[in-house]
Amino acid sequence: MSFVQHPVTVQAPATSANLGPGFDALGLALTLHDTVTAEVEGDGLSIEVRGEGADEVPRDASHLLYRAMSAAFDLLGETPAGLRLTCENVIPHGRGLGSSAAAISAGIVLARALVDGGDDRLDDRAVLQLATDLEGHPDNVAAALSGGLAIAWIDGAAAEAVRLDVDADVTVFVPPQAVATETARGLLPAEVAHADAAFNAGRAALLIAALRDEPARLISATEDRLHQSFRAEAMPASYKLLRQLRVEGVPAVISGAGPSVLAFAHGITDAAPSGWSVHELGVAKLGTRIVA
Ligand SMILES: Nc1ncnc2c1ncn2[C@@H]1O[C@H](COP(=O)(O)OP(=O)(O)OP(=O)(O)O)[C@@H](O)[C@H]1O
Ligand SMILES: N[C@@H](CCO)C(=O)O
Repeated sequence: MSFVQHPVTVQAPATSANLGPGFDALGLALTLHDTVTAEVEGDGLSIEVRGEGADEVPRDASHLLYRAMSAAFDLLGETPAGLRLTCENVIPHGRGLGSSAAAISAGIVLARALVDGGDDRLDDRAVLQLATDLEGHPDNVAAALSGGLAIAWIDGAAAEAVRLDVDADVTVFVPPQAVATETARGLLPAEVAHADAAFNAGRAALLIAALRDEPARLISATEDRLHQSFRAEAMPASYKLLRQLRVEGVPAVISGAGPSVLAFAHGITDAAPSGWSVHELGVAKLGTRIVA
């Protein structure tokens, strides 16, 4: 038996990917967290879910968190006979706030913590690689694992990321209906104009400077030509709110694959359309971590 014999609890932050121009490259960890407790116990799998997604997510081995744990156990070379999971979900699902990245990150970090000597057998690079392989792109998982602002990229097949410390006031507007990331990715063109790629490269570089030292540049720095307008048809109300906020001078973007809207400001909750929820948040300095 080489598993720890007590429950382990982790917290994983919500994340907002892209931030406008940084498609599949930038992710920001937010102060909204899912909490998961896992314990090696008995035989078989038991999953209890409270909060977001409780009415929808499966309770068997197809549960995303367990799939991430199972993939990590494979890499660690140890799979327990029985596992009990308790999920306290706060991050809304399918809204562009990185719920899947949080589940994947929490699952891998939990599996590593449950295996004796797991930290030595699965280092942080391997954790980022596995999380990226499961998520399909690195931006959300990089930020969910590191906290702060993550710049993520793929080198060959290898997932890479750099973490930067930033501070920002953030408001997220969350519509009642989900849009699956897969659906939103399906709306993107296979090719883009060279001028549009150059436009986004400049804005993404500017965004790093704006977030670190020059908040007055955020309105220019959050412009995008590579994904938001193509996805508008799947989230017209989000796109309308985005345009409205930007006309008023508020740096606003579609969060991740949408349909939530993220604005770099506080004190604007009145802009929320009827039926939407709204959260005033900050940047989560810490990524997915063991809290008990
Ligand atoms: N805590 C969780 N437990 C189990 N399954 C989850 C959990 N979080 C997300 N999922 C699964 O992931 C799906 C949502 O993933 P999806 O990538 O579409 O959106 P998102 O991660 O919320 O947004 P985005 O990737 O744009 O930030 C859910 O419908 C559910 O199947
Ligand atoms: N970069 C990703 C984030 C969604 O998880 C996208 O926009 O499709």
